[in-house]
Formats: sequence, structure tokens, C-alpha cells
Amino acid sequence: MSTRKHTALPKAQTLIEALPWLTRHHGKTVVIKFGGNAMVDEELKAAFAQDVVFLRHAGLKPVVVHGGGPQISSQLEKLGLTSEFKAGLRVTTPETMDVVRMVLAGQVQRELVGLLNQHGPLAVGLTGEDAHTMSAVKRYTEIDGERVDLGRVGEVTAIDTGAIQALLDDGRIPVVSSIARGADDGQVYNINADTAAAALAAALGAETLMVLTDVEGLYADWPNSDDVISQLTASQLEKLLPELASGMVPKMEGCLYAVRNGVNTARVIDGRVQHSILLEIFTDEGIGTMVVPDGPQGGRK
Ligand SMILES: Nc1ncnc2c1ncn2[C@@H]1O[C@H](COP(=O)(O)OP(=O)(O)O)[C@@H](O)[C@H]1O
Ligand SMILES: CC(=O)N[C@@H](CCC(=O)OP(=O)(O)O)C(=O)O
Repeated sequence: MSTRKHTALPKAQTLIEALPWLTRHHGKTVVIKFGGNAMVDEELKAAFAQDVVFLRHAGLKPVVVHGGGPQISSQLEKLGLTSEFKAGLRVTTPETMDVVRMVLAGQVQRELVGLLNQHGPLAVGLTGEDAHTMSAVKRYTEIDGERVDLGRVGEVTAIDTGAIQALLDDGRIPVVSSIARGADDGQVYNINADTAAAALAAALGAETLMVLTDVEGLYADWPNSDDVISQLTASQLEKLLPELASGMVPKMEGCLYAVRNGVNTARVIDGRVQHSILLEIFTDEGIGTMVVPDGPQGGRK
């Protein structure tokens, strides 16, 4: 065999390894949540866009839901406004809401749409306000048994998948900012992006919810050890929830909600690893943490 053929062979093997996953995922909707903490460097963002476009060309239907917590905090700081989080959610005054909307819909979403569209006329950005995609009511939280007012933070009450479905049917990649319209008060609400992604995944009947973040996955004993739980069932996750802290709470609550509402798998993966989406979907190894519904399941994937 010529040297050229020798060097090409591993590439063919990699493509063949992807074959069963290509078959399994063909035509399926995958909701990908890209967290603000995983959006820190330009190369990672460009690799993320390549992966999403790859999925689309491989016959999947990717929907991107993005966060932007650190980007919102830095803009608030520039404007001399404070950032306060309670139970992992940003206390959102009307003034803060203007900044949240401006940063998510006007900056972060625009940037992702731009990166995706370097590969063709694919991405279309929208927020949950568009075409009633996400409706919400005011959300309160409880701290030490007391009801705490978070301002304009919303809880998703209804999803109209029409606009996203139309975009998917047209071969586009929807890029959704986690902002919702008030179901009955005409206000605009700030939704945690993990929560929004999980609600959309369930409403769309997605096969997979994939949450990209800045850790390897769900650590069994964070912050004491970096042992990642590779797979767990909904019931196992439910038992773990009270022990979780900070940003992992909405993420894992979202994963639980998704698999309890028809999504086959919910995964938390390391967005700091280039091409982590492709590794997770198309290779035998799989990375990160996968949540599966209760009941008989195949192994990983
Ligand atoms: N059990 C856990 N496993 C992994 N990370 C955890 C855990 N508990 C809390 N965390 C924290 O959650 C963070 C991820 O959430 P967050 O900062 O909101 O990310 P993102 O911007 O991607 O949504 C991690 O960086 C880590 O500090
Ligand atoms: C209510 C609430 O906390 N909303 C979030 C929305 C953005 C988000 O969730 O961004 P990440 O995914 O990067 O954390 C916020 O204001 O930061």
C-alpha cells in the first residue's frame, strides 16, 4: 500500500466509527445550550459553530440556546450597576432587564449567528419573545423558608414551537436567547438559559439536550474531587439535586425536567474542549455526564 493510503486509513476509520451514530441521530432534533462561561475564547466559539454546522449537514436538526451570564455581568459593571444572584438566579430590576436583553439578543446571539453563518445562510436568531416562542410568569425563589422576590425573573409557562419548527423545516439553525414574554402582563422576563434550553428540548420532542459548560461534567463530590459521573438515571439525579451548588442547580434541574418530559438523553459536557459536541455525538467514547430516563436503557448514547 502506498504511504498516502496508509496515512488516510485512520481518517476512514474515524468516519466509519461515526456511522452508527449518524444513523441513530439522523433527522433528530438536538438542543444545544452554550453557556456564557464556555464562550470565553474565540477559537472555542469558532469550533462550536463548526460543530453545530457539521450536525446540520450530517442530517440532525440542531437548535442553539445560549447564555451569557458573565457577559451580562461585565456590561452591568461597565454601566455602574450591581449584579446580585440569589439561588443561582440574577436579581433583575427593570433597568437590569434592559441590559440583559441588550447583551443576550444584541451581542451574544448576534455573534453566534455571525459565526454560524460564516458556513452558509443557516442561522436565524430569535428570542423567546418572538412569535410567542416562550411565555413566562414571575418566578420567586425560596431561601431559608422565605419567599424571595427576584424582580423580572421568569418561569416558563408555555412554549409555542411554531417558529422554531418552521426554521428547522427550512433547514435553518435557530439560535434562541433566553428571554420570554409575560404570559399575562406584557412584561419581558429574564430566564435562566439552562432552564430555557430544557423547556425547549421537551417542547420540541428533542432526542437530546446537550449543555456545554466550563467543567468536565457533573462532579460526584464537588469541590472535593474531580470524579465525573458518566451516567445516571433521572431518579439517581433527583436524589443528588439537594446537594448541588450554584450554576449546576439549574443545569441538572433542566436535565431532569428534559428526560422526565420525553427527551431521550440530557448531557452536560465540557465546552472548553474543542469539538466536544462532535466527540459526544459521533464517537464511541462520549464525554461528560449523561442523564437517562428511568427504566431499561441501552448503555452510553
Ligand atoms: N457537582 C458539581 N459538578 C460540577 N460543577 C459544579 C458542581 N456544583 C457546582 N458546580 C459549579 O457550577 C459551574 C457551572 O455552572 P455555571 O457557572 O452557571 O456555567 P454556565 O455559564 O456554563 O451556565 C461550575 O463551573 C462549578 O463551579
Ligand atoms: C435569571 C437568570 O439568572 N438569567 C441569566 C440568563 C443568562 C444565563 O443563564 O447565562 P449562563 O448560561 O451563561 O449562566 C442571567 O441573567 O445571567
